[in-house]
Amino acid sequence: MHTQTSAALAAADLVKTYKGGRGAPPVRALDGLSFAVEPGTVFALLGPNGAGKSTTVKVLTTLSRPDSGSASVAGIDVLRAPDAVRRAIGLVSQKPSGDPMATGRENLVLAARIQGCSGTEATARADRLLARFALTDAADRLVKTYSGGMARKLDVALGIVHAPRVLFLDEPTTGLDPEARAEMWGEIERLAVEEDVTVLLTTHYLDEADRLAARLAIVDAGRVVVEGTPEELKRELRGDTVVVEVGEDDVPAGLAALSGVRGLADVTVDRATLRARADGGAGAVPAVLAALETAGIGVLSVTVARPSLDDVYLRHVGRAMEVAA
Ligand SMILES: Nc1ncnc2c1ncn2[C@@H]1O[C@H](COP(=O)(O)OP(=O)(O)OP(=O)(O)O)[C@@H](O)[C@H]1O
Repeated sequence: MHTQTSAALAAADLVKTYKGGRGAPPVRALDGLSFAVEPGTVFALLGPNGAGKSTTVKVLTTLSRPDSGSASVAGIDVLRAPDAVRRAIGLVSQKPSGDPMATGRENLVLAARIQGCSGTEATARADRLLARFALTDAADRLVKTYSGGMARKLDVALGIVHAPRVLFLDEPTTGLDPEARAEMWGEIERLAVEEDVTVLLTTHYLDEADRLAARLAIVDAGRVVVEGTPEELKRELRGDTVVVEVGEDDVPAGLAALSGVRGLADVTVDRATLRARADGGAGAVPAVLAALETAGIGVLSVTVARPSLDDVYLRHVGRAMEVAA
């Protein structure tokens, strides 16, 4: 497979093995990973811990070299022209990038100066970004006094101070409260829609990928196991999803009972929640309730819904997404 230069981001057959250390076997973090992202869109990489998402971001941002395969960013080959790639991208990593002992404005002005802006231009850019992320009122406060949501917005502002064409966001909303997450989602959407920035997002939140990503790839064991638009991936799962909540002690018996119900498929467990796909949708509920009653299991709730990205994830990864604290 060749790297597609028309895509804003492309990875082709990336392989990366880390040394195990202390006699441990080597770890194949990337095992033939490929995907491509259209310009001006948000693309999400989802996957369990250790799937290879951060390693992919490291390769695409020139922080790590693959053993084999190729990759390009903004049409530039990552291995042949890493300096040009670095100028074209912004990276917002999981760790805060601002200096906590400086103000938001000072951080932004310094970042713009480092990118080669004059003093006047740096001040103007800092003001624009502070206004854009609703941080103007807090501009002259030390970053260490910022709330989690404000600090994260400043991280993103710092990541786009040089107007990159491609922005990498590594778990941008982990640890934020629902209001701050919603605000951050709005900012990310605007970057792609209004400013034509291509965004590669890694996330542990399926609702985040569903809401923001034009396309997404689920990564497991260093490979893309499935890729598509959230709608396509959900549509591929036939039928509806029946979700049954039972007491935790009843889970094994509940699983056995549901596995015997005709018309149900892919019965899975996530803590005290049993999920199954049902071709007949709500029509399956009486048979589900009867099977559980026969097995002597008390049902706390039953819902029937169209498949969600959780169902897509369960189907392809075989276990529920672990949400980081
Ligand atoms: N520097 C390193 N040395 C050795 N092994 C590493 C190194 N970095 C990552 N790995 C291993 O490579 C695999 C992929 O890790 P990676 O960080 O890319 O996964 P991830 O999908 O980003 O996980 P998470 O969601 O936990 O951030 C894991 O098994 C990890 O332990």
